[in-house]
Amino acid sequence: MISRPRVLGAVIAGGRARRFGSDKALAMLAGRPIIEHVIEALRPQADEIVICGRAWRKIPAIADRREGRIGPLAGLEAALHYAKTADFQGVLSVPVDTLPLPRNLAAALVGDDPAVLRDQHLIGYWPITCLGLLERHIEDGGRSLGSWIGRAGARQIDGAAAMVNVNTPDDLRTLSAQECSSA
Ligand SMILES: Nc1nc2c(ncn2[C@@H]2O[C@H](COP(=O)(O)OP(=O)(O)OP(=O)(O)O)[C@@H](O)[C@H]2O)c(=O)[nH]1
Repeated sequence: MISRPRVLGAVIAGGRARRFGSDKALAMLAGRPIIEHVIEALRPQADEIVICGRAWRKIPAIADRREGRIGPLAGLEAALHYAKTADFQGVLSVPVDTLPLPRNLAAALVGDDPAVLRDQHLIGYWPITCLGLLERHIEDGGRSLGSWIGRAGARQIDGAAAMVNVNTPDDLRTLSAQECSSA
């Protein structure tokens, strides 16, 4: 029998949203905050879900473990740390601001080795064995996702073509138009 790893779903949701200009997790898409869409899409893929960098309703909130502006890697580090202490085999990470999530996400990403979506490097699977390397990477000054996936040797797979990063209000309009045309 093939056993599936126990997967922690982590919504990476800290940061300052300077380009958006307000709390983008709460930006409305089809009548609901985008964080709700992300959680709903992640739920079937994960044994438990946490939010890294903010609180949202009753979902466990995980704080970044470092002072200063580390960026998304600090959220991933916190998720991996939680996953290790709570006996998960790995973390499926997704940003709070990128939709729509592919339906077959877990099947595509979850495995024995790190893997990310090409062009959406915060959407990835990280076995907990990556934690030590990520801590060293951050301590060495690594901040970009590109340098991290290179160091971790993450496999890159296709699947992000239709996704929109909501960095600005215009991006949200693009995503809303896409949602309407696919409804
Ligand atoms: N936990 C955590 N998440 C972060 C941090 N910085 C950014 N994020 C998340 O990482 C993803 C990508 O963030 P960015 O778009 O690069 O940064 P942002 O702060 O959201 O937006 P800008 O201020 O406009 O750059 C988003 O889902 C953010 O919520 C951080 O320091 N900690």
